[in-house]
Amino acid sequence: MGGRGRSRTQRKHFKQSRENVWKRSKPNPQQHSNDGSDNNDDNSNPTWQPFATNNAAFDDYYKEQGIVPPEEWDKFIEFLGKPLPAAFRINSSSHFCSDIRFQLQNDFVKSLQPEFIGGDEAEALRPLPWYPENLAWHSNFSRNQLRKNQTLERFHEFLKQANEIGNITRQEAVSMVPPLFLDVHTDHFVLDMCAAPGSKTFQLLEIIHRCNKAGSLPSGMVVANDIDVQRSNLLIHQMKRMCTANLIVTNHEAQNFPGCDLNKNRPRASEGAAKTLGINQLLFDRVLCDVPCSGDGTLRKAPDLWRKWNAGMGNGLHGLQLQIAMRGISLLKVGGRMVYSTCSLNPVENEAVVAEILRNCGDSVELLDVSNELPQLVRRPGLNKWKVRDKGIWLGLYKDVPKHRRSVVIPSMFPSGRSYADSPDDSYDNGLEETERNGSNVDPACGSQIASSGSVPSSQVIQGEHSSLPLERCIRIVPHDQNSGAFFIAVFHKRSPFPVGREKNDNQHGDLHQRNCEVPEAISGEVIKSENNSDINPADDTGKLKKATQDASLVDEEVHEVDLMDERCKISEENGSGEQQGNEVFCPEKSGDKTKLQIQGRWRGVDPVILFKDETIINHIKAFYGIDDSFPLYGHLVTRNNDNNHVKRIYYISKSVKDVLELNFQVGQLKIASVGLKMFERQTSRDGNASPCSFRISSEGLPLLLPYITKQILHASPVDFRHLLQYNTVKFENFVDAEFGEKASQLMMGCCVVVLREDVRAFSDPMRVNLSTVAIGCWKGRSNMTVMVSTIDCQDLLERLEKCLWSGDTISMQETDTDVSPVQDAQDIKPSDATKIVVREDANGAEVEEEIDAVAPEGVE
Ligand SMILES: C[S@@+](CC[C@H](N)C(=O)[O-])C[C@H]1O[C@@H](n2cnc3c(N)ncnc32)[C@H](O)[C@@H]1O
Repeated sequence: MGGRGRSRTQRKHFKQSRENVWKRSKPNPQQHSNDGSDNNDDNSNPTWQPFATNNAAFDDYYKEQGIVPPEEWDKFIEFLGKPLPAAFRINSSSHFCSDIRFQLQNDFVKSLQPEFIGGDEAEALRPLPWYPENLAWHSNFSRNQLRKNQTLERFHEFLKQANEIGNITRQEAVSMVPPLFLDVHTDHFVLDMCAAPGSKTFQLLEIIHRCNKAGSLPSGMVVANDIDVQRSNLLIHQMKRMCTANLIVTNHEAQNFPGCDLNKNRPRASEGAAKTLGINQLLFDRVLCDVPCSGDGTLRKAPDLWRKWNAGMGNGLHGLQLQIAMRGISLLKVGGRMVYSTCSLNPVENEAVVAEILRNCGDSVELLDVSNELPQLVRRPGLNKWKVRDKGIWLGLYKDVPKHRRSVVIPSMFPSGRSYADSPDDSYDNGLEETERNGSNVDPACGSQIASSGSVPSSQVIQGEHSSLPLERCIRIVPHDQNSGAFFIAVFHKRSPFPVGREKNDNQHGDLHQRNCEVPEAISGEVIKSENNSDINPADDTGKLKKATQDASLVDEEVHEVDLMDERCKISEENGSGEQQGNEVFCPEKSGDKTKLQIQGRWRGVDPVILFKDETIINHIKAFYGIDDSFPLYGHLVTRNNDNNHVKRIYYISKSVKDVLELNFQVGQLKIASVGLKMFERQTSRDGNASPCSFRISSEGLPLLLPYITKQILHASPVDFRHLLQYNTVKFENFVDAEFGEKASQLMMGCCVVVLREDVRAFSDPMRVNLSTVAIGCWKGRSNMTVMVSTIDCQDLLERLEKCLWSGDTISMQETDTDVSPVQDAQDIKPSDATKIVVREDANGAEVEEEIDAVAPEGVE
């Protein structure tokens, strides 16, 4: 991940994701700038123009929809034209969560204030009042301002470093809201249907891991799914900072996400298997349905969208959004909660989808009133009335839709959802010209006949329908209420099983399978993918999108896997995967037989997930590190390579993930991109001074394993710990505490763990590991000890310990004149400075690539 080998496509993708940058644009007399950003220097160059921050079609559309009361319109538009303030979350699972919050509250809030020149906000930096425990923050400085002087620069550096280390996550404030309404508990199974790049997945995992004890794992888990493989890679990279064993990343079309129902898919195997499996169907306590959308709620951070915006964008996504949401409901346990959210203002993508879900599900699903939850979050109720705009025409009722547009504009887009199929006056397509019927009501953005400003003359007002459903329970967040982006959220509760066959409870709602095939120009920068991962090009391939949307199953109809079994067994035999490797028995139908199934054989290009059961290797690792028997290793280790001799990484999975994988070993439906916590990595040495153990403990896996390690572990005094971080390599004789140096020299060659013993006065006490215990992975060489932590992590740890430990009264760090030169033993395995590229969000939420130094012993990937 993240190496230099990243493809051109991916780099291009990152570049395209960069937002709030100034771009060369063609002068457009119809558009004016309302920028208000601090990039004024560039105005001197007439060829560089700021993004226009208006669009006549946008104004017409949302004025007509009554998205805000008329008296608020100007303020609404004014805020949409302003750059978005930066927001970030402190990662509650971070070692230094409290320190960071303390630093923000007691240092930066005060030191930044004098640098701040008012505006809409009184404070330079403030916690978001609705986010629990002051863990989310809002900063009113733009990136350029942050480079202005030393105080701001210090804050900027703090943000950059904390983000890289994983102590904070930059995330748009409103995007933090949906996971909070999910009411996730630590034992929940959560499905994040459209998860990439993963900011909400990160939040969900934080909640799952809340109140974790050192060395223990929660009983819940998260499945993070996204159709886009590149975006999923970003998610996987981000989640590494979380160090979680409770996550599975999958790549499915969310509308076709498999249900893994053993009874339906493996009826013959289910009886026996059901007894031994933890679960026999993949259902979730919570589902987050943060669907692809037109994204006009992000106009403040992505102003290039102003130019592209048109009403067809929302219409084109409605069908897909509905299918994804319906699939989410069907995968939800009875009693479970689902949040549907978009970063769009458009009622066709929002209330219309919610209304159709309620119509489809009847009494089995309730739209929750969450007005008592997060009371400090300012929100607006959902709309009960809206219209549909197609090709510049306002449509109040489905029966007004011209016949030739009925494959595009579907009944569920309208408030009543009615198709008027039985209505005698279903006769719109009677030869009337659109202009005759609609007068000047033509969208200039569509280039139709009349390029007027487009507002509907009062004499020709099209009457919209009114929904009687309780759509006011939906939440719409608008920018000018709390200086944020816009978002839409609806919270559902599943009261009873989804009635099978109730895709439509009457014919009046039209055929949901008759999908909208008009594809939007831009879908928040996202590419829609088909299941086999080929891009669906919105511009020229409407057929594929139509197919993708048509294939959605609204009830829990499984893809029947049984027929695939024989073929898979064949593939597996050809690949030589199987019992001789000592790994998972993969072909349940033939268990006991020597034929084994490479369970992910059908997912081309995706490595299989193999339960790692090689006792020789596991026992060796256990013995080398003295891993206590109370830590369950057997059954909790997986690899992506079925040849044990070439296994490079071994991942640890929680009991919950294990249950899901075991079910998947039976039904074989999940296309798993990533699973588990990287715990052991194979190491090799060039000079033959190999460690007796071929696997080192990875830094991600160390916190979980730490309380159970009894060998290859030393407790360093603060001064020696600091020297290790400072100099990276320290000779045994140069440790200040000679006893520590002596003990270090007696360790076995290879990976070891050094724990910071904070209290020097309790130096002889038995070590007690808790969540705040600081430990690092090191390499014990012939004559020295080398730290195996990236340079940036070392630096951050040094700075934090400097602040909260060594500068405090408890321990006063004494400088010694001991010669602790950063000399490396040439004979030893040396750390090689490899540069890796990490992707992070910038202050405006855009993804940027940055290079960091990673330190790893040679031969170790
Ligand atoms: C609004 S973004 C999700 C943002 C994400 N929840 C977060 O907080 O970081 C929508 C995502 O849906 C994905 N997507 C688009 N079509 C999809 C489909 N049919 N099935 C699953 N994911 C899809 C896109 O790749 C994109 O990553």
